[in-house]
Amino acid sequence: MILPKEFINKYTKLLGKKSQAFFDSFNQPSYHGFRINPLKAHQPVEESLNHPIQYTHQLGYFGKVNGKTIDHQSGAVYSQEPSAMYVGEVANPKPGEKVLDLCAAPGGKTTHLASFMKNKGLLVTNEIIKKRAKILLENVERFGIQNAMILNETPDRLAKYFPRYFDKILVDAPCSGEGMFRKNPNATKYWNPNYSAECAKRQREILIQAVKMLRPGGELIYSTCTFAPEEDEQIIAWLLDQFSFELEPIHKYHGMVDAKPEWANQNSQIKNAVRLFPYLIKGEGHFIAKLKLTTIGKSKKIKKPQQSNLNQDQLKRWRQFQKHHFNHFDPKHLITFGDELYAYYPKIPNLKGLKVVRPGLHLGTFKKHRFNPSYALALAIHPDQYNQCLNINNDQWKKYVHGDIFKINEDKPKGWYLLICKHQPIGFGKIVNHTVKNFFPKGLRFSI
Ligand SMILES: C[S@@+](CC[C@H](N)C(=O)[O-])C[C@H]1O[C@@H](n2cnc3c(N)ncnc32)[C@H](O)[C@@H]1O
Repeated sequence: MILPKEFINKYTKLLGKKSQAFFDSFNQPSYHGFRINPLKAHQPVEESLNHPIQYTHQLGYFGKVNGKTIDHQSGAVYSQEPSAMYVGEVANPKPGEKVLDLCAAPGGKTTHLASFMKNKGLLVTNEIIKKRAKILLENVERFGIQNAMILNETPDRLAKYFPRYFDKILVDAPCSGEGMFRKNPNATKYWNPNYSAECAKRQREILIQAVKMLRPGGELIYSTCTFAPEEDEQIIAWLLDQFSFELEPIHKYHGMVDAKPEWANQNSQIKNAVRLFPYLIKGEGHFIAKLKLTTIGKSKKIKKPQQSNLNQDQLKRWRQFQKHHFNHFDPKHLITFGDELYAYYPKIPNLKGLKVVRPGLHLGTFKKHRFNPSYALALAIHPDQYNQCLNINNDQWKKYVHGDIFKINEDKPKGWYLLICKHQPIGFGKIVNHTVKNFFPKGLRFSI
């Protein structure tokens, strides 16, 4: 790979003797990884779990995932670059917490955070770019996350709705992406000596808003996939100067190194942050810091929380469907957006005016005299939570993801079935006269 001349000069100065190993690493192949999904009832069956990534506690593995497998379509696995997996580990949110992933698409960190939260508490996952927010939605639904609200907002507008609200906030910042050069050598063309300063300005603007949304005692996790000190150590130095933060120590596994105070203002606390360099670890590179807000006080109470807005008829129809089809699945707080029904976390501010992609788990759609369960719901529940399951084979699965109907030989009563392939729920189908009608979302269909 041809690296820009100024890039070479910059990192030769910064890394000294180690710079050659750093530059050489750009000519090595990039590493691939994937995480398994603990929210699902079953482990993946098509992937090799022989090469675990040490610091991921049995969630992360080296290997490349094929996007057209049952494991992938059902959300049993999520493809993620290995060093990016340390961000979720450092954040380590607990079930029941209120967590914000502020720069979230396509959803690598969001899905990882959700793995820790076990569908308890609230995960607000936000993406500023509409097209990317749609991809985030697809990944959240595929992963089967029940407690995620997806927003398509700017950080400053969000801060007006959620002051001092979150226990944890992840800012996985838009950055100069030097850690992506190996995967996408074209990215080197966009690099210029001023790029990092421009990115740093935007990062500070995002962080000013993020801090407003953190409750006293809450934690801010800041990460980038770039090596530039302007976007890494210097941002942390600035945060420590501007706000009441303490930088928490991060455990350094083999190959991970302390961040470098000498690349910022010599504040020795900066060492607590971590750098993952591609010449020292099996991954593309990351910078991660964890800061605790030391101000005293309480999180701000929501004065007018969002209320349920279901009418009697809708509530009755949902209850009928729920009673007839589910075991141990009874979401308490329900809200409609048009004809779409969602389960939502109750202690949220009134959402009026916010660009909401989904307020919570999409349960389904009210049709004239029916209720159609959603694809997202099929991927969010376990087979033992649903009364009518239909095991399908590989060929039927291929037809299903292609959008085709298929026939079955068994005599089954008419109705909505959770389709299961290789132990994984893969969607709903409606059986009518030995035919399984297809409800796989049009935009997701593919052929094999
Ligand atoms: C590094 S990427 C996030 C990757 C994601 N966390 C993941 O793990 O899949 C940064 C994201 O920030 C978004 N972004 C760009 N400008 C932004 C801004 N001013 N405020 C908030 N987010 C922004 C980008 O669209 C991009 O999706």
